[in-house]
Amino acid sequence: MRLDNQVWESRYHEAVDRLSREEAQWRTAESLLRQLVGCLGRAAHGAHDQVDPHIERLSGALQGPMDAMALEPLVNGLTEAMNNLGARPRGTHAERSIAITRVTRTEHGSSVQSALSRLVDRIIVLPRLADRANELRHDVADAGDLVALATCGDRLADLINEQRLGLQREIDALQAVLRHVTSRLDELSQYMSRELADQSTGEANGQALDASVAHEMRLLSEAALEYDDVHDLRERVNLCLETIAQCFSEFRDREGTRLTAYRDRAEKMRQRIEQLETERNTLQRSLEREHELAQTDTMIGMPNRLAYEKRIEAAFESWQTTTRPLSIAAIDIDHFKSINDTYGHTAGDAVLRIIGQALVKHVRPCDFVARYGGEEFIVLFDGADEAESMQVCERLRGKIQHLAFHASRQPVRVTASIGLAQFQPGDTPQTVFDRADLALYTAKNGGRNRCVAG
Ligand SMILES: Nc1nc2c(ncn2[C@@H]2O[C@H](COP(=O)(O)OP(=O)(O)OP(=O)(O)O)[C@@H](O)[C@H]2O)c(=O)[nH]1
Repeated sequence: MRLDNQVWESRYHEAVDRLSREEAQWRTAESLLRQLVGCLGRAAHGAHDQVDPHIERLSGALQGPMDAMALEPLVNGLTEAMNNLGARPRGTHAERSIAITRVTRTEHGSSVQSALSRLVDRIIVLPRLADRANELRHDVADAGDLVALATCGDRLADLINEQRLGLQREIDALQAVLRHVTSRLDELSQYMSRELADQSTGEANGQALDASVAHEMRLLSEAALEYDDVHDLRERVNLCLETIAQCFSEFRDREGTRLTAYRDRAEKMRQRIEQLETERNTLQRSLEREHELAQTDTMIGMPNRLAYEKRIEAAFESWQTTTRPLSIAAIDIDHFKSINDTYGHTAGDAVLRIIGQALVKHVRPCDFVARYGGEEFIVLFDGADEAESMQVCERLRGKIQHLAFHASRQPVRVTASIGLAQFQPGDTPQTVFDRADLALYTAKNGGRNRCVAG
């Protein structure tokens, strides 16, 4: 029971820690977003007199520690001013502003777009926000001008804000559960103390009975010596026996009352424990489900980057204590943007799903595949050295190349580039990941649809 409770409590602490870590990641994302909005502001500054004051106010506010709620009216003001520009009747002023917006977009817009797109790809949202994040990713890719990008930035800020609130709510809920469990444990410990006290009462009752019986026995043996007359002696003996019987009867009554109260308490406690057990199982199941969802990419239905980070942590720990080789492959679909642009995002999503499934199908059961983000996947080869992993990578590359995609009945060729790196003494998951990423970059620069070891 005690061990169970410890496990239970430590699970909650772990969950609270995890949520705090995720909240910290979100703070980093928020700060990136602030930088991005600053960039966007600088890019758009000078486009229009009516927009400039809003940009200046927002840029000023972004320098300080102002919270997202307080930034909202400033962002809304800017969005409204930008929208008003677009809604103006055609005329020289409107033409100028549209022209400037376009020029600005050409100079800075695409870098803002790709930065925003990378940011959306990097974030791991709560499962219930996944659809919104996905929709936003598509809208960022489709954004035609700075106004549309600014709106996307605004939506991303909302999403981040909601994510942080969501995480805070989860932390609060878990802490409430922890408080609840702790109070139940207190109840149990109070019950144990009462039982111990009750046991002492039982012992005291027994000792009192012993003392009374011993006393009567002593009187009896004295009477046996004192009384010559058998009649008197018999009377004395009878008296002693009655007293002893009386002592036993009182003892039985006291013990009976004590036992009834004890059974009552024990039954109540049994019910409480049963209830606690049911609550524990329900909460544990929902926690496990939440955990599983948090580590699943809902669009593809496979492990996400968070799952990869957990997995690599465990694999790295065991790699440090064994001589088993461990490698990481970073897989990136080639020219995926043009697949989206040509066939649409829904087709792009389908390609991602099919490639994800193909990867899972063609690695060994002991390997681990996750969607790292965007159009990038990652594979952990546990127990395979570079040469063996390279063979699997080549096989995966070939499988992707030969997957039969069609659009408007025309075959669409999809390829992927792969960067591979094996753990070497002194490595950390990050250094190996960086080497795999660099090798992927080399594969892209070398013409794509190839595997490179780093
Ligand atoms: N359909 C769809 N597109 C996505 C998703 N995640 C990221 N993308 C898109 O993937 C594209 C990645 O484009 P880039 O980073 O320019 O890379 P690329 O076009 O694959 O080119 P190379 O990697 O250099 O071969 C962007 O247009 C993203 O919007 C997604 O979940 N679904």
